[in-house]
Amino acid sequence: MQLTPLHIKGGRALGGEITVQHSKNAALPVIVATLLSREPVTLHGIPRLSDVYTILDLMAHLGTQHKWVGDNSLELHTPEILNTDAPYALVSKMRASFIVMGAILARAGQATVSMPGGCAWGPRPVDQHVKAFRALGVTLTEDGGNFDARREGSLNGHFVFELLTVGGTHNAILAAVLGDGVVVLDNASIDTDVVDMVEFLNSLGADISGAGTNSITVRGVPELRGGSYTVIPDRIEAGTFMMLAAANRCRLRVRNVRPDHLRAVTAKLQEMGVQITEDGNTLIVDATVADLKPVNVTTQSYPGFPTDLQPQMSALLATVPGTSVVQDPVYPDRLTHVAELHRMGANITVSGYTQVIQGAKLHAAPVKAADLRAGAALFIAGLTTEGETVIDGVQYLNRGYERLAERLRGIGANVLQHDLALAMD
Ligand SMILES: CC(=O)N[C@H]1[C@@H](OP(=O)(O)OP(=O)(O)OC[C@H]2O[C@@H](n3ccc(=O)[nH]c3=O)[C@H](O)[C@@H]2O)O[C@H](CO)[C@@H](O)[C@@H]1O
Ligand SMILES: C=C(OP(=O)(O)O)C(=O)O
Repeated sequence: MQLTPLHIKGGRALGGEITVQHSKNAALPVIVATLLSREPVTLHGIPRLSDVYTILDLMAHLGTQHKWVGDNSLELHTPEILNTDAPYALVSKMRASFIVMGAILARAGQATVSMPGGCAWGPRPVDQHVKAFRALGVTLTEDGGNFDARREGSLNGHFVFELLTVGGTHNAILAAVLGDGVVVLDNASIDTDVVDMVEFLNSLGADISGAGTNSITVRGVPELRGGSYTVIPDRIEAGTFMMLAAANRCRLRVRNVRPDHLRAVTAKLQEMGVQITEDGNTLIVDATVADLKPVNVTTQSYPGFPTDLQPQMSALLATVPGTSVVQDPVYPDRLTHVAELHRMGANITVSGYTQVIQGAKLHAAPVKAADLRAGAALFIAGLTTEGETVIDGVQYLNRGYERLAERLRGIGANVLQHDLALAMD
């Protein structure tokens, strides 16, 4: 579908309040995890995003029936697995879909899943997923761009991840939930999205302990029941809006947040001079009280500063006088925002995964998002400038931000876009 670019007339005073959607990166694995139950499941807090529509297409192929009940609630039911393959046409659209391997394997004993391939900014290997499966007793072969996974009986054993991987931890847990084995995963991810999927699975009768620590134990159970669950708020979207407020030197109430999920982000913005106050599940972000200072930022796994906010932070720092250094060792190639920010007058020098950013006054320009968070960096930058910034590549923004133009208009922005949720309804 050809989408109209996002048109932003920046430089207007922004303020008021904005409500954060529920988490894309938590919702996707929770949706996939419903494959483990034969019973109907109702999920609340599912954002209307193209990634959600993509995973639902893949799940329809596997045998899941779904129905939206209200704006952000979804009923899912997989009485039988009808196909055990996840074809390239569906998996290649979205890397997160690779975790269907664990779920199909658990439910059907065999899964053929296309290799996810690279993404917009560089390689994203799945070697840890593969090593975990093999260590836990799965026979896994590669053929013609597909992984074929088979298990005889239940998964059993102990695997130590060589690095922290969110998706690898999801995949291994999903594969181990059904059966009568015991699986211990060490050096597991402690990411909020792993904890959310585990809480959901346990609410259906799974026996998983240790989520949120580096050692997770999954004891197989014969089956899961149905149920309902609400996905956590989106900490990446919340962080995006916090940086937007800082870049605009305005005061914004950011609603529907888990402040405890945002400690590293809050601390870095406070170090810059942004005042942040907690009011229950609202953060009041005030960038009007002091001149902002440059800072140095390095991405890490949760609870460190997230790579998914690195481009947005870079856009913010591009507006702050002085020298900031941003490093993204998690994804060293995640730099597609840089050339586009240069078009808007940003002064960023790149060496390896290090950006040296000299703050400057940005100006409007036609730009193109090449991936989701690069797109977010561009709308943050565009909102700070006088004149009209036209952002192409809106399909990437629709992967991660629900009804973006409408919500930005709600805080005073002059933004035009054909929002996805409206287009799909
Ligand atoms: C849909 C979703 O939730 N995506 C998030 C998830 O992606 P995803 O789960 O794909 O990211 P991982 O946590 O697996 O990746 C973390 C690091 O481990 C490396 N790695 C990962 C797996 C593997 O088998 N081998 C390997 O070397 C990656 O290259 C990266 O450097 O976590 C990333 C890191 O927080 C976020 O940027 C993504 O937004
Ligand atoms: C990179 C992201 O998602 P994915 O892992 O699906 O590419 C993201 O949410 O920023």
